[in-house]
Amino acid sequence: MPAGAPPWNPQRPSAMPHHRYLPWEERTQVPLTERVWPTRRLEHAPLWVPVDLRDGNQALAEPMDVERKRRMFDLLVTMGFKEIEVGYPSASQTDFDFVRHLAAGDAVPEDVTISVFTPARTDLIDRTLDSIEGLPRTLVHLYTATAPTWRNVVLGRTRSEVHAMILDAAAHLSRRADRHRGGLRFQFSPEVFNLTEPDFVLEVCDDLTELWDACPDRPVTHNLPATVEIAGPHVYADQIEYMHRHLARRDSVILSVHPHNDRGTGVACAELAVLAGAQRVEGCLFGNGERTGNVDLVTLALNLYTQGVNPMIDFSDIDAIRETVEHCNRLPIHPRHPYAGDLVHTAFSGTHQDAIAKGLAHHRKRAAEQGVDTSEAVWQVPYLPIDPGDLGRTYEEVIRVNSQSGKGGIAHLLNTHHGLDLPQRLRVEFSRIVQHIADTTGRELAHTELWELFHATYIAPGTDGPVGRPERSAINTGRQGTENDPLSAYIDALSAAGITVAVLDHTVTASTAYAECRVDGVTVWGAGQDASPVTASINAVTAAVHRARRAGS
Ligand SMILES: CC(=O)SCCNC(=O)CCNC(=O)[C@H](O)C(C)(C)COP(=O)(O)OP(=O)(O)OC[C@H]1O[C@@H](n2cnc3c(N)ncnc32)[C@H](O)[C@@H]1OP(=O)(O)O
Ligand SMILES: CC(C)C(=O)C(=O)O
Repeated sequence: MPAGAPPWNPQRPSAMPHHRYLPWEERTQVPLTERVWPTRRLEHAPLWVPVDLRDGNQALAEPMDVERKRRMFDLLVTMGFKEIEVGYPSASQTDFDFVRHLAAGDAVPEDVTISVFTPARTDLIDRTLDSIEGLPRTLVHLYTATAPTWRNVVLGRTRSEVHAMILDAAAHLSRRADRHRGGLRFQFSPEVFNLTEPDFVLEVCDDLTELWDACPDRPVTHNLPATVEIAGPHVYADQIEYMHRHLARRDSVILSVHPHNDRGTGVACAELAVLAGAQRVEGCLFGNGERTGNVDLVTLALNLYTQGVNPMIDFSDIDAIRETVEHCNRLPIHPRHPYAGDLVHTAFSGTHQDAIAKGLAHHRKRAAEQGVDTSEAVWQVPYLPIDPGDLGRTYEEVIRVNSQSGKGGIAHLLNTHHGLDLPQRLRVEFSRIVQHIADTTGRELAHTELWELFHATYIAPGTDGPVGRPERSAINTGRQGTENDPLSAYIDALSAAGITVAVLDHTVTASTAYAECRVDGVTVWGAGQDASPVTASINAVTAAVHRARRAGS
């Protein structure tokens, strides 16, 4: 093979017709040539706007009823969201009724703005405005597709006809808004922004800024959606930076983004878009939404949190959030979902468990040295990008044991749940026993099973068996030892009974003693427990004698 040639044959015919798909450069234009977004960093949270009750809801096989919508709404308020898109009132009676329900009650706190979504059709705009009668602080969100294929194929209109259609609808909205009591603001989304000619987006958005007479005190929101992802996040960032630099009356415009996740890069798109000048991000909790979903606001906000930036949203009970969202959407959250999945704070693999166990111990030590609570100390635990405790999770599930696990993880579980602190060589030995069982059964071992296995292997027969009692009474009478060294006395007694024991290693922590003994030429570990360290040690030697005898028989 010539040097530098790929190790595969690039001419080989593909089994799949990839030539049917166009690279993004042939589908959209990005006039930006110099960019600043790669040099910027995220220093504060954008305005997060959950669209679970509209974009998320329209993706559900069974859309939310009023009860579910209300539960989702209350959750979003409790979490701290200040602007919430609550529905598409002209789409269904349920959506309409829910907005009326909000208008009639006291569910909307004074610092929360409600947003409602409408297409550019006068009858549907009217219905939308009817729904918000009496609601203070409302944002009316108008949308129309602006990308060429949508204009030509879906709307059947030219570029200038779509432009006129949007302005007509916006003017109608303005007129209706004049009759509305309470502060109304406007939002526009050029649907499929990422496939629309940039100059067309600017023309339409700038005309709307003027028509709606936006000013810094009453800004318009221009929301630029990646309705269907078609390119990498760097392309979206360029598109957003271009708009950020060229939109008219920029101080009167809130630049918003609304990424979807078709290429699995919705989060990256949103993060780079904020670097590029976006001030507001629309998305859904846990990334619900059409096809592969809207961008996930939980991941976005917690990504910021783990950079030391206040996300302005409360995730301190992530499991309660998850349960409510699962109830409302009737969809499960994946066990690998960032930050919230059942398995995301859990390590099964040995080297990771070892690192986590050492990291947690080091974290506790450093907090103690600094005189601060562990929940306040800087978090730097390997393999755990976030402290599960910050999300209301416990440390119980951080380490779980199966055939991929090692001594560090096993020792950690025995220590955390059963107060055992195994000496290093005993860890090695016991982990082989655990590994054998995990390998042959192919399943996970709970910490209770590890304890039972440890007990059955190293403790159980020793203290209760026939060897135990006579020798212990020998010590109690002090027949062959001294009162100051009862363990030696015990070993002497064993020797007198014909059992030669040499203690090679012996430690006592808490109320458990571990003894590595050579018993009649066989080297074994035993463990014993008692409130008295002496009795625990004697029990450990007794257990070792038992094990050696079993091994020898
Ligand atoms: C990217 C997004 O998420 S956009 C939001 C999508 N969400 C939804 O569609 C959920 C709610 N939708 C609905 O309930 C209905 O589609 C309604 C009430 C809006 C309209 O219902 P219908 O009148 O039955 O029309 P239908 O559902 O077939 O919609 C297609 C029509 O809307 C037109 N249309 C599509 N988008 C828009 C828009 N933004 N503004 C105006 N008209 C539009 C289409 O051109 C088409 O018109 P045509 O019938 O003259 O060809
Ligand atoms: C913001 C609107 C139009 C939307 O849901 C989308 O484009 O995905």
